[in-house]
Amino acid sequence: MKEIWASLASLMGVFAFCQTILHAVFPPELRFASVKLFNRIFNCFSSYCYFDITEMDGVNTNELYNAVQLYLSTSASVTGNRLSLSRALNSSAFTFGLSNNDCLVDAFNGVTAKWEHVVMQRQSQTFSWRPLPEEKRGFTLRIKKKDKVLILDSYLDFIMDKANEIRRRNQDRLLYTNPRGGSLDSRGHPWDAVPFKHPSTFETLAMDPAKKAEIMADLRDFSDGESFYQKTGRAWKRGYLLYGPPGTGKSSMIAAMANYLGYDIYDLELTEVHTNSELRKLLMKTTSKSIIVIEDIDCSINLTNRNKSAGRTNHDPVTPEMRGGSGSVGEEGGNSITLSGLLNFTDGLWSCCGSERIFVFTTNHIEKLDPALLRSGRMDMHIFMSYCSFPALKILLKNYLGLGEGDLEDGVVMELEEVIEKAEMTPADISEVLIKNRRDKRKAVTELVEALKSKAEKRNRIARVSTAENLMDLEEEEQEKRALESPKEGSELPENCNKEGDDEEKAN
Ligand SMILES: Nc1ncnc2c1ncn2[C@@H]1O[C@H](COP(=O)(O)OP(=O)(O)OP(=O)(O)O)[C@@H](O)[C@H]1O
Ligand SMILES: [Mg+2]
Repeated sequence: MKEIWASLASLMGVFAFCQTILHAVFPPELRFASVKLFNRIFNCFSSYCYFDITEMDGVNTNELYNAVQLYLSTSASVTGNRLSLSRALNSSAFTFGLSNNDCLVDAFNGVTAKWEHVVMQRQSQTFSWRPLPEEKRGFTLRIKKKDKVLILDSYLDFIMDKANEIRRRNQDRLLYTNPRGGSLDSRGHPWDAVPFKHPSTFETLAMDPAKKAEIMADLRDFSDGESFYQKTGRAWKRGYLLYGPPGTGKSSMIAAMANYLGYDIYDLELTEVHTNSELRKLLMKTTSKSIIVIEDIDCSINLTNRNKSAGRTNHDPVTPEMRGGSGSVGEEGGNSITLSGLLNFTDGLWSCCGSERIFVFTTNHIEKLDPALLRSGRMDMHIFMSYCSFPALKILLKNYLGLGEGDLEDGVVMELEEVIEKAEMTPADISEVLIKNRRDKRKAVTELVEALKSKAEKRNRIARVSTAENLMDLEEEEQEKRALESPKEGSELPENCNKEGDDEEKAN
């Protein structure tokens, strides 16, 4: 018996030697084929098993491949002697990974895992609706057969979690856009990403502190609420509608939300998307812990079935007819996104493919939106971004000039407090005045008071004119009324005239 084992062991040694030779001498294509063959022969003898994790899974990107790449980039036990170094555009962090066809050994709970990065040239361009990458890439994981259960149960999950954590820690937030509408690039991505470096935070955002605190608490509850959403059977998503005049901080608020929660942003250009199914595909390709934004929603989609919905309340159901094609942009622009498609995007079954997602819509004209879009569950919180209030002004003065309340004379504070509401100036306009004069704080405040006063005066004049116009309108209306009533008087006139005439005749 011992002899049999000895000869088997020596046989395996020979094959292992052959494998090493192959590894060193032959090109990856041939090596891959021969490894396959050897694997088949040795499968019953070998104590190892292998897992191939390819970059592309059919036409889709394999998330596990990306996760493994990122995870291995920070692994301490690097055995490969050649590493690839990369830095994403505008990113502040360097990442290194395995070079083509290099190996790395990792340890997990006392188990050794060997990773190999396999890169091959694509043989010939097979027919495809979209261009495919020139290289086929993948990782091969080698583990002992006895460790299979542990690896499959926990190691891969561990890698996914670790990769997400690394990405969040190392990389800045990502801002995704869909420049090709809903079409995919060569790696199956409809979204292009750039590092997101917007400096807006809730500290810098000028708005009523109580309202700000409420929004922050709502966001925190949402991101910590996995078990709550699970328990209540609700999809783990939340919708915010930001509305208000231009320059009141809607986009700044979205950036502050992303920075606060550490989420990525998907800035969906709806006018570039042509069909509901494209919209659905885009949604499916978003990751969790993200904010999906549609800016100026009233301009992005022509909600033509609003007319039909006129007179409905927020609680009235949307009929199938109203949800149908009549809400499409197609009638005008050859686009067939429908209101129904958009509602499904935010609320349908597809909206739950993934988790921890926030939808944010912005508009300058809330009254133009279909009530179906506004209902709770779709847009859970409606946030009005108003003209600059006094508490918001205090934040701007602190941020731009470093002035606290005690740094200003009482008279100036009173003046500002009195005029700010009447002026109806946006935080964007006020920021402009402060930036322009930021080297001279006194001048900045004086100019701000002047700007606010002149704006308030202008508004006052307009109000007076419109009151005068209204008065004139009222007078005109009165006159018209009298004119309408005058035929009755006129109908009496001929009688009177006749009477007078009669009298005259009588007198004669
Ligand atoms: N509430 C605010 N707090 C701090 N800064 C603000 C605020 N609102 C506007 N700003 C300043 O004004 C600029 C424009 O603001 P932002 O783009 O957020 O406005 P918006 O409401 O999105 O406007 P639009 O409706 O035109 O998209 C920002 O760069 C920011 O510096
Ligand atoms: Mg904006």
